[in-house]
Amino acid sequence: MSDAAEISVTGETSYTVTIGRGVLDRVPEALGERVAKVLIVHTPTVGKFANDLRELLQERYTQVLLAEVPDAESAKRVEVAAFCWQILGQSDFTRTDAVIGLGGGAVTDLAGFVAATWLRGVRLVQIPTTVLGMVDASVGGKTGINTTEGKNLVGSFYAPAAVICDLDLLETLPRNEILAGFAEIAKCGFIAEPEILDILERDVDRATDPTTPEFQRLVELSVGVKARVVSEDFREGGLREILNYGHTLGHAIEHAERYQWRHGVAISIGMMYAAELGRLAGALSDAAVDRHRSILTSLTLPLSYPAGRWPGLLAAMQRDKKARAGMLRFIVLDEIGKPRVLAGVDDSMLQFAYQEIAN
Ligand SMILES: NC(=O)c1ccc[n+]([C@@H]2O[C@H](COP(=O)([O-])OP(=O)(O)OC[C@H]3O[C@@H](n4cnc5c(N)ncnc54)[C@H](O)[C@@H]3O)[C@@H](O)[C@H]2O)c1
Ligand SMILES: O=C(O)C(=O)C[C@@H](O)[C@H](O)[C@H](O)COP(=O)(O)O
Ligand SMILES: [Zn+2]
Repeated sequence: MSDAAEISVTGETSYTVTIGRGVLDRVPEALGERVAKVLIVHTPTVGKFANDLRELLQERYTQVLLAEVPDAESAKRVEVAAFCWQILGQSDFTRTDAVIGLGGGAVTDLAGFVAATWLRGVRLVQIPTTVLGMVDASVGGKTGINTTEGKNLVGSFYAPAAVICDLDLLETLPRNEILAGFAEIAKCGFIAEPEILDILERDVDRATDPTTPEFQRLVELSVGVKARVVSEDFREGGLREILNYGHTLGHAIEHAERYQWRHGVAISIGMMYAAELGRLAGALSDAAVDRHRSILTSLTLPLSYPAGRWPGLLAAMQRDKKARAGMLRFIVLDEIGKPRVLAGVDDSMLQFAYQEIAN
């Protein structure tokens, strides 16, 4: 616990992201003095952690309730948010009470949305239990749910009071989930932090083993990227869009797969597409595109998607939040660490880039 790192996020509100082992005893401090009741939103997969946390908190608070929600993307539905609102209502949660999101990114997105909307905002503490949740979803205050039409179409910007990343919670996380989370770590490397790529290239097995110092370093570097960006542009007026690298196509794939695919897996294909688009747009070198390919392959993440799915993907991308007045906008790289917006590309170039990744 002595080697826990603390990364500050500033902006409209300030808070700390703690990254370490055995750091859950910091949760009461994160909840603060005024809180009386706490709702822990979690999935069945982390039920044991939820019970342990309830035990830890029970002595200090009037009421500590658990809301067990469906797994993965099935949690990010309005019916599930309504289930949580019902518990808060029936237990008379007031503005000085709190919500904890304990789980993967799907849970922290849902819990954040519930906290943002209950009484127009109650205290929120995020305790991510996946790699992806730690390095990305729990930080930065994007909360939300999916709709039939698209990914994250309903939500709000709502900052947590604290984020606590206890690496010990990753002990039970399946290997494929660890690797899916590495898509967002690689993303941070591609857009802003070349040291991440160097660590991955040096020894991918050590880098992806949650017990190694390399792993902790990667979590810290990735949270550092996210914290810097959202501190400058919380509401995505500009700079924050770089965090969407690979997401324009990635979200369309998640939609096409009816939200049954892991987010990181879809984003891996999306980044490969964005890299090809960056090359076609004239700036990204062949070597940088190859670096995408080799790093994502070393993480056993996919790089391609069926050729025949293009028309459906193009239609789904129209609902991307970066689109403006019917015009798609993509994040591409001019070189590693130099992202920019690419807008006004004609459909033939978009399709041509897709052919480069189609199978
Ligand atoms: N708000 C943001 O800024 C942001 C950023 C990135 C991603 N996201 C969202 O995050 C979601 C993806 O998050 P994810 O990859 O964590 O997926 P997830 O939340 O679906 O979790 C993946 C799987 O791991 C299980 N799990 C979680 N912790 C576990 C543990 N410790 N041990 C065993 N199993 C565990 C879950 O039950 C689930 O089955 C997507 O909905 C994505 O849109 C949001
Ligand atoms: O925090 C951000 O901003 C991001 O874009 C991070 C993404 O990794 C994340 O998947 C986010 O939820 C996507 O947001 P959306 O606005 O495209 O739905
Ligand atoms: Zn993402």
